[in-house]
Amino acid sequence: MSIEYSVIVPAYREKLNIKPLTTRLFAGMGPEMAKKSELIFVDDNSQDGSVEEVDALAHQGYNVRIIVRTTERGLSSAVLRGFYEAKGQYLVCMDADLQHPPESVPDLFKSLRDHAFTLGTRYAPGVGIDKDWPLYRRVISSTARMMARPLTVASDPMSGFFGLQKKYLENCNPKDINSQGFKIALELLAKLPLPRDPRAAIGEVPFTFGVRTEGESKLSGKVIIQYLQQLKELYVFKFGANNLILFGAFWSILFFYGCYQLYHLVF
Ligand SMILES: Nc1nc2c(ncn2[C@@H]2O[C@H](COP(=O)(O)OP(=O)(O)O[C@H]3O[C@H](CO)[C@@H](O)[C@H](O)[C@@H]3O)[C@@H](O)[C@H]2O)c(=O)[nH]1
Ligand SMILES: [Mg+2]
Repeated sequence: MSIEYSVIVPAYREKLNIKPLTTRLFAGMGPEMAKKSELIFVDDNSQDGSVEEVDALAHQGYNVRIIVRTTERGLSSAVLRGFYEAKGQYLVCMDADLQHPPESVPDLFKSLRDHAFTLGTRYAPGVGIDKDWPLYRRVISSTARMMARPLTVASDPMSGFFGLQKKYLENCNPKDINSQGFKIALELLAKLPLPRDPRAAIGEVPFTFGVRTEGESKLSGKVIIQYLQQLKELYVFKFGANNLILFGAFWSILFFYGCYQLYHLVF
């Protein structure tokens, strides 16, 4: 049977999460969808036993494989590599660490039948970020999301849980896509030739962002800097270089206003 659905998982040192993710994902799909699906881990030479873990699952009959990159690193570029190698016409990307519920993947694929791009969103009534998520991550996440507001109408462009129809990726020159950093969904939302009507272009599936129980987060200062560089490039792409100065002034005023308010709150 030909593959219709591909799930891409960027993974770095995620051995302990590979088995639960694979078994929960295929169980959540059910036998009919599972027959038409593949799961691809894109690993950056973790050398932690991830390859053996995936091989064992493949021997048990799961349609899963692992691509090991030895000359490249990074979440966004790993996702793109998986997307280009995927056989399905419907692609979903999710994290390995189970912060994205594997049981919600069929809902993303369902939404992709009617939309070019679908985002798993944490900003919908009744769902959200797990209450145990640390305050500093909430602040970083909200600020990053606010700064992306002018670039897309999507409610959660910071989400790493998203999907798209492959034909839209094939209609875009790979050289035009910035593959640095973590925010590949935002990049694709801004650059892919999606339908003009936002209702046809973007679907949203609410999900609750869980807490990692195995392994460690790879978010670092470098990733935050890469995000700011990406934002700058996307602002220029969308609004032109001149308007970048206006946005710079706007965000500076907002930043100093925020600091001022915080100062008065604390002292
Ligand atoms: N191949 C590869 N995978 C990577 C790399 N860095 C991170 N990953 C993988 O990318 C996924 C997300 O990495 P985390 O380190 O768990 O990210 P996070 O801080 O929890 O950030 C998440 O939340 C954001 C929303 O606030 C998401 O935008 C982001 O994609 C990610 O899901 C995990 O599966 C991790 O193994 C890398 O350099 N190479
Ligand atoms: Mg994580």
